[in-house]
Amino acid sequence: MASSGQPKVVLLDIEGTVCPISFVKDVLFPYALSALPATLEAQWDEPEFSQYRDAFPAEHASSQEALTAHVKDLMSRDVKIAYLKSLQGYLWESGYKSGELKAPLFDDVAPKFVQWKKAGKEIMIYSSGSVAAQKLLFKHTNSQPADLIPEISDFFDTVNAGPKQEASSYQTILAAHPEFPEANSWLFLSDNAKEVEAAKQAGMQSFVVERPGNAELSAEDREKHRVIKTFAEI
Ligand SMILES: CSCCC(=O)C(=O)COP(=O)(O)O
Ligand SMILES: [Mg+2]
Repeated sequence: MASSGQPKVVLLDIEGTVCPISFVKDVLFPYALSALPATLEAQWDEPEFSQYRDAFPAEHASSQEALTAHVKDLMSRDVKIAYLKSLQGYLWESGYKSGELKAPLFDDVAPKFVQWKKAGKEIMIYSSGSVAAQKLLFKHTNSQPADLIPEISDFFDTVNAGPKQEASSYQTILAAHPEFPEANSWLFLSDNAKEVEAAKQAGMQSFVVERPGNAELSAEDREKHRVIKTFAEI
C-alpha cells in the first residue's frame, strides 16, 4: 500500500482534472474541426504539414477528403491516438496564439501551482493530448500570469510515456526522473479511475479528481480510490 506521505512530485492529467472536459469537447475539438479544411487546402503539400499527414495510416492520408473523414470519425469517438493528438495540437496553435483559445483552468489550479512550488514540490503533466498541445494550453491560461509553463518541470503524453491506462507508462515516467526514485513520493491526479489504477499499480499515490462536468464515478471506484473535488487537501 503506497504511503500517504506528502508527495515530492504532483503528476497531473489535464481534461477533467485541471480544466473542464467541456473545454476540450466543446471548444478545442470544434475549433480543430473548423480549422481543418483550410489547413489541408493551404498546407497539404507543405513540408511543415507533411509530418502530421504522414503520421496517419496511408489509407487515411491518401487525400484531404479521406483524412478529414478519418479525423471526424476518430474525434466523434474521442479516440486518443497519437497521430490525431499531434494534428490537433497543430490545429490549435494558431487559435491559442491569436487569443481565440484560452484554457479555463479550475480556480484552485494556478494558486496550488504557486503553493506546491513554494513547498518544494515538482509539477509534471501526463495527458493524452500531445506534449505540444499541453504546452500551448498551459502557456495560454485564464490565470495571471497566463503562462504557467515555468511552474511545470516535465510533460508526458502517449508518445513519450505510453497509454495512460497501463502501469508500464507510469514506470516509464518514473524512469525519466531518477532524482525522484520512490514511486510513492509521486502523486498522480486524474478524472479517469482506470488511469488512477494504473498509476497505483506502478507504486504511485493516485487519487481520482471529481470536477463539475466529469463522468459519474461508479460506487466501485469510489470504494477503491480516494476521490477529491479540489486540490485543497494536496
Ligand atoms: C492538452 S489539451 C487537449 C487534451 C486532449 O486532447 C485530451 O484528450 C485530454 O485527455 P486527458 O488525458 O488530459 O484527460
Ligand atoms: Mg482526463
